[in-house]
Amino acid sequence: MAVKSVALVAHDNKKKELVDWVARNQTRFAQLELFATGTTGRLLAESLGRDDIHRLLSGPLGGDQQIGAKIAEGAIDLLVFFWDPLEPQPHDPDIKALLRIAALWNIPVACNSATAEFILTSAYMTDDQYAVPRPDFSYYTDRNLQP
Ligand SMILES: O=C(CO)COP(=O)(O)O
Repeated sequence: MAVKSVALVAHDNKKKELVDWVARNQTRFAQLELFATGTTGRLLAESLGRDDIHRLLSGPLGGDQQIGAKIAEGAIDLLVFFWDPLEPQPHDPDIKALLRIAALWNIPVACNSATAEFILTSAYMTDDQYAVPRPDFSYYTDRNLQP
């Protein structure tokens, strides 16, 4: 069975909202492999009592880029990223890069709990046969360039 992998990330003012939402949906999340940036992951682990969350570095310390790299490698099926629309972040370029790489690789992205709810309850989430179509970038990688 192909277990789906979800990356969970939240800015400080949105962490409670994310943790509460995940806790409310614990039964669904029990079937999923979880990745998270450092602090979000710590709070989730404490709240859910789960010791199997793949915790990366804290977002501003490179964690957003690590999640982005996992998306590029095909290791993430869904990104839930509650970013804060009311507060500037010191690592804004990393945030943009993460959202860009998710768009590039056709990964579903939820930036608020309403969208996250729609995606989490989608039949695709429990369909072992379904995987998000991975774009073919051969037109780009094989482009004809003269050295
Ligand atoms: O800053 C973040 C996302 O941009 C989240 O990082 P933390 O989960 O480590 O707070």
